[in-house]
Amino acid sequence: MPSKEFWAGIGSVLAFILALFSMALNHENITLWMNKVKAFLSPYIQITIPEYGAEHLERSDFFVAIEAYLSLYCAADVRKLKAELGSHRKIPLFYVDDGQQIIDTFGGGGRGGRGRTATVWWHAYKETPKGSVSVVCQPGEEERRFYRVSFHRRFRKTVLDEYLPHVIERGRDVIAKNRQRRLFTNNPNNGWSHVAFQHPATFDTLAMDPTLKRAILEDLDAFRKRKEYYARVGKPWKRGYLLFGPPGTGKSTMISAMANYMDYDVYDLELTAVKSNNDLRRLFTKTAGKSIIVIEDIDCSVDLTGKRRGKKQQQARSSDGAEPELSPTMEEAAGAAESADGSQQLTLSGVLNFIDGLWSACGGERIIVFTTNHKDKLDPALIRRGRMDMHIEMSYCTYEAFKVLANNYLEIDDHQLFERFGKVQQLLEVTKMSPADVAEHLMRTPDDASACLEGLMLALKEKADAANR
Ligand SMILES: Nc1ncnc2c1ncn2[C@@H]1O[C@H](COP(=O)(O)OP(=O)(O)OP(=O)(O)O)[C@@H](O)[C@H]1O
Ligand SMILES: [Mg+2]
Repeated sequence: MPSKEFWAGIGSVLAFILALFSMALNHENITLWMNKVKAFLSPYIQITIPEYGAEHLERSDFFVAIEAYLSLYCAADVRKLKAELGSHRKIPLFYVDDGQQIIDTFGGGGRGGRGRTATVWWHAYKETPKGSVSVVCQPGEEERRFYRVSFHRRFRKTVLDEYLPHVIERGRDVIAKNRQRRLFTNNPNNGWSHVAFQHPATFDTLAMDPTLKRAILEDLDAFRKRKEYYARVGKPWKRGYLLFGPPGTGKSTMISAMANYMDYDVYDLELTAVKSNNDLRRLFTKTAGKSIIVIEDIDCSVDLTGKRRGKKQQQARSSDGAEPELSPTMEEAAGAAESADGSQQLTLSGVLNFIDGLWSACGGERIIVFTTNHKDKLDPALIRRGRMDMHIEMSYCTYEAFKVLANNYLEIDDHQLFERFGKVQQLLEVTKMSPADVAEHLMRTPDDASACLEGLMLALKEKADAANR
């Protein structure tokens, strides 16, 4: 006679078989199990990156960075590409099309250059969600696009800790390079308005002392490369430049050349339109990285005691001698002392905090530029090293600067110039003429270089005579 235990054992085996049987009837479970077994046996790891996040509202930064990275570094061997002509662009942008596989390498002899070479396979694909009926079309609801990256599990750490961050960083660089750069100005509602930034100035066309120009370019290059350095020493990734010199010597032109050289946006901050330290802080937190924040004529915006006065009011005062009528905000600002918490009016300390980047927790890579015609009028605290790291003097036109201008405007090289207009050098040395004035003479008759240069010589002689009188 079989024992009780025997019947209990038979029961559990049957239950197990039944469970297996009912599972076998359920197709989805089989697929699930098969995938689990496959994943267990396969040495490869896959990571999928969807185009839209869970809320389907915005394209994921990660996806966009991968798209840009693959388009630049890996598209050469891909046969199917997509092309897009962005606004303000003359050349289309190319992306890897869906359904394509791309092979990339990292480390060793590949990108990244360290350790063993890891090979990764990228696959771009799209899916249409089953049975999704949507009345309102949200972006990404119709078709879902993905990137899937596969790699051997022995490269798990390399790919997660090094390769993917590298893809994101490079991808962001590509995006920054391809984007239409913008010029922002602060509006009365304490926000930023922007237009496309299309200033053509470059360092090549900037007329200034060649040694100083080289030093600035080296400084900008070093700044760009020092992300890790700034993080290590615990400083915000920013650099301040003070541009000083007489009117028309190229300070504003230099800012545009810097923006073009660095591929940065420009935020032109009009301090007289900022009511308080809080507003300044808010404006600053709304700026993005990879940008130049500019305060032109800083001596006319904030005085030593932290009061404010508009340049226009100052100009009005100097031209007619009368005290200009201040607007209520300006009266308030000019009359009030700095409040205890420093938050009521715009004060010097508010501006100092702004430069020091106390609020720059929102990311780095910012350049701050002040311009002034009167460096000596500025509070030393405002321009001390560490705040304004490099003080750049833009001077009256020297012969070296003149050669650049002559090349820009008249396409004449040094030799021809010296042969025929050697006296220009002597005259420039004894007169103070700004590059803007020189440029104005060189633009008068663009088809007749000699007439332009003779006109300039005449103007220089007159200036020299007037100075001797
Ligand atoms: N160093 C320079 N190199 C090339 N062009 C220059 C230079 N300086 C002036 N210019 C020319 O003169 C014009 C005026 O120059 P810019 O506005 O840069 O002078 P600025 O120093 O900013 O003057 P301000 O102090 O009045 O603001 C520019 O549009 C540019 O064409
Ligand atoms: Mg200027």
